[in-house]
Amino acid sequence: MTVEADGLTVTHRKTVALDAVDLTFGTGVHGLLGPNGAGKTSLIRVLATVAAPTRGRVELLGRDISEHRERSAVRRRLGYLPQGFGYYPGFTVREFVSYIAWLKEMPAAGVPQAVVRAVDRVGLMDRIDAKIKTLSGGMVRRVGIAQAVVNDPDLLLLDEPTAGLDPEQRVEFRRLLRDLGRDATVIVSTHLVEDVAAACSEVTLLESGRVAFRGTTAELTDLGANSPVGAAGADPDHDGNPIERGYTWALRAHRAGGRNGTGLAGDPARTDGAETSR
Ligand SMILES: Nc1ncnc2c1ncn2[C@@H]1O[C@H](COP(=O)(O)OP(=O)(O)OP(=O)(O)O)[C@@H](O)[C@H]1O
Repeated sequence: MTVEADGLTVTHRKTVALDAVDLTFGTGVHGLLGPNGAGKTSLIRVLATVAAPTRGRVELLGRDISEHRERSAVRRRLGYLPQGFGYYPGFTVREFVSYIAWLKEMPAAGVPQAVVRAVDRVGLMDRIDAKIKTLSGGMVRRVGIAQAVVNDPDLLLLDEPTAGLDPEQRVEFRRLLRDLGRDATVIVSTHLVEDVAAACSEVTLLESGRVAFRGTTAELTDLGANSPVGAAGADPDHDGNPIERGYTWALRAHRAGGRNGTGLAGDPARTDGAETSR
């Protein structure tokens, strides 16, 4: 497994952002979902090695990241797009992505070609020599994705990557994710359930620092199709598609007390006898 977290706890002063979660992630595209404050960014920051766990053990690419030397080795194989992505506005796209490649200690000879490939992958070749400050918000986000993938990372962490992308770019981006997920472990935090449906094979749903659901995208969709919130007329307020209903149902079940990782078994809220797929 690329990521193995045991008992991972992250606290910010008195707030428990992650509460002793056990998680593993392997090759493929994983969607990280959850309401505001669920702990998604806290998890991604630990996996990106920019924040230390308060408790628990995390191994990335087979290395224990509590060790400085191991962390440095992992960073060379990481790609990370933070939620608040910082850049130098006076740099051109090419200069900035090259700079990140240098920070990742990529062999210098391969950098120019790797930069062009990364910029091409996000559809920004026509602006490669433009200063970043002259780009639109969505284009800057694409520069963020390009810098994250420039080293062909084994572990790619993207915190709300589609925020600000137009619909056409979102479609392109999902294609890129599926492509990257063939060889790498890609973890994408998003509020857009449709991004997960289109690009992710696995879903982890967090709620208040705990895991409310883990499974395949198809399983979350089935959950929505077969759940009470999915039944015709059962919930007139909910007009979402099956995966959105699966999201809602998994959260409700988890809040009602099901904390076994699926949020379903033994759920005291389920008194209606409705069938679910699990
Ligand atoms: N630097 C901080 N100081 C204090 N509390 C924090 C800090 N960062 C996060 N938190 C708290 O930790 C919890 C988890 O936050 P986190 O940002 O990980 O959630 P999230 O799922 O990414 O949320 P969102 O979807 O809103 O981005 C929240 O209660 C948040 O208020």
